[in-house]
Amino acid sequence: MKKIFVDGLTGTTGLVINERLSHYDEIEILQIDEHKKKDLEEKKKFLNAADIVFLCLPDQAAKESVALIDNPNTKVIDASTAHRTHKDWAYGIPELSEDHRKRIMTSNRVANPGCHASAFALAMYPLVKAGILGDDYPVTVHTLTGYSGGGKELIAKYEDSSEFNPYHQAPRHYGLGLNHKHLPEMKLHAGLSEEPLFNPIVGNFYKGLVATIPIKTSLMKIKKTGREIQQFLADYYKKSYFVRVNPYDSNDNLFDGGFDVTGSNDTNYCDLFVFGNDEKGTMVIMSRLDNLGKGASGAALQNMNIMLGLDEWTHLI
Ligand SMILES: NC(=O)C1=CN([C@@H]2O[C@H](COP(=O)(O)OP(=O)(O)OC[C@H]3O[C@@H](n4cnc5c(N)ncnc54)[C@H](OP(=O)(O)O)[C@@H]3O)[C@@H](O)[C@H]2O)C=CC1
Ligand SMILES: CC(=O)N[C@@H](CCC(=O)OP(=O)(O)O)C(=O)O
Repeated sequence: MKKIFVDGLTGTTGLVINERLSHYDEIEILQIDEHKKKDLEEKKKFLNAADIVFLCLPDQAAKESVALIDNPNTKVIDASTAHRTHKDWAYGIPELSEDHRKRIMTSNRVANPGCHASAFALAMYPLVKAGILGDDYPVTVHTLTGYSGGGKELIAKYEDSSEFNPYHQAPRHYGLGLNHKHLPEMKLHAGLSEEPLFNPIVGNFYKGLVATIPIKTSLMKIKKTGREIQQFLADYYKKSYFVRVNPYDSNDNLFDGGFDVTGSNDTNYCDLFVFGNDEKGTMVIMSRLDNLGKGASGAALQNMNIMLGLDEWTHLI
């Protein structure tokens, strides 16, 4: 029986992880008294008694919790941004390569990736690694995301039912200082030499995220059409259970419904799409996931499954 402690259990990410953990027979969940959850002495006991700790906390609190761990057998999966570019931490996207998967399997410190960054890296990493896109490709990425990505504070703003709630009027751009906290991990884990230009937009829906990356054939190092890129990605991910590469030219007609950003919700899949115009040599890669699924809690549980030697899809399908 493995002992699991979720630090930040009552937050947005923690609650989803806790609900999913209730389906496992082979684990025991250690419960800290809600009133003592920020008491470091009390917390230290739970952190060191656990085989696996999930940190579902703000960055500073996550660092504080890691510093309290002195049990060499305690493995940590950190959902925060704090350790995602730290060289001693494995980056928790096993599908990127066999090396990524092995590192997660053997490491006792795993940084769970950000939701925007997961969608971005799954689209970009194979293309940069294969040299199709140079590491200096001038990358732009737009994301459209549900408001749960902003945690309890943003959820409260969106779910405030005052008569006039500006958040309900139209989607909102943010991160306009071009310094979003995911930029360092996007650059590092996509294998780029520079950060992408990143333009996130949040809409009035709870969850679901899509990253859209426009690409021009003429700027590629190895020139490929949209159709060839789709085929390349389909081959790259053919053995990955949770990355699905959809057929080229899937229906994108707005009057037939258009593209549904929520289409991967309540799953642990990342769905990749390539739309394009081969005559013009232009394409967009779209990478869609549930920001609380493959973008957070689902990914954290997938990493736990790998770290415990279980099938990675255990209780995720
Ligand atoms: N929401 C999402 O889609 C995603 C979030 N993440 C990351 O996961 C982490 C948690 O985010 P999220 O769940 O959205 O945040 P929330 O704000 O919803 O929840 C954070 C929780 O942590 C608790 N908390 C804060 N400080 C401490 C502390 N020192 N000790 C114990 N508990 C504490 C809070 O309790 P209280 O409210 O009582 O202070 C709250 O319950 C963040 O680092 C975020 O970046 C990652 C991927 C996706
Ligand atoms: C809508 C919204 O605010 N989203 C968050 C990202 C949430 C996420 O998944 O990333 P972290 O794990 O890094 O928090 C943002 O853009 O900062």
